Amino acid sequence: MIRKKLIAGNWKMNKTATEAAPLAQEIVAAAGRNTDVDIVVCPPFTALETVGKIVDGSSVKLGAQNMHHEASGAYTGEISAAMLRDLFASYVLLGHSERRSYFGETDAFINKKVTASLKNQLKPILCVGETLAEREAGTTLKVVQTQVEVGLEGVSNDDITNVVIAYEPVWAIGTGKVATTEQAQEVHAFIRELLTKLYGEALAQKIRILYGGSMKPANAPELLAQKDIDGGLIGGAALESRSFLELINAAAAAK
Ligand SMILES: O=C[C@H](O)COP(=O)(O)O
Repeated sequence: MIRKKLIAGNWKMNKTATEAAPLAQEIVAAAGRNTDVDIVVCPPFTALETVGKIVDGSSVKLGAQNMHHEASGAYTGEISAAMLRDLFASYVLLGHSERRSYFGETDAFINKKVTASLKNQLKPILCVGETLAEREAGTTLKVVQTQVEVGLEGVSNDDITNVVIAYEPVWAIGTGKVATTEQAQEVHAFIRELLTKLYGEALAQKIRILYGGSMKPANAPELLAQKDIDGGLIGGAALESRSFLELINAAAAAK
């Protein structure tokens, strides 16, 4: 398989730095030498330094959950790419649906972050996905197309393989309602097709497209076996080492 599977844990607004440490230690102890799967943990900003020190030297990579696109300046409460790099983050989640819906992030705004992250050698995980209303209205593919096209504007052929896309149907996030494998694969294949149009077949085949939305050890093997599902962006099941490790194992078995 040309694409190595990637399992990313998005801890969202959970875990103080004190609470994050044992979780990171358990993950490193059990999977820190695993090279079959790329593993990323995305703790809140306040736990980045603590978790970064724990994962340092292991195969577990550090990711942030957001960043600002400007290099520095009067942006109270914001964090720049350089600040993340300084804490040894190598990935950053961008455009998560919770950022889009609660904080009004638009595709154009997210695009500025995508290009800024790449300029700073951070790998963006660009999150896309439709709401339930959009799915019911039959506009899923159209919505995802715009999110991908605008999100990637200005990203060059040289940079695109550092980008990861995460397809997360909003109605499946934290709800226990996972997309069927057919629903997920349909959108993943569509995104791959879109990437092929934008970047050509050879590059599109190298880009990882993760599934997110109630992925759990029980449903992961079937999802990860789909041709265009290259890993998972995990919320709830990433907050506990046992389930996160089971997902890593599922990805290793699916490769
Ligand atoms: O970023 C992760 C996703 O929002 C998935 O969350 P979930 O696994 O809790 O549904």
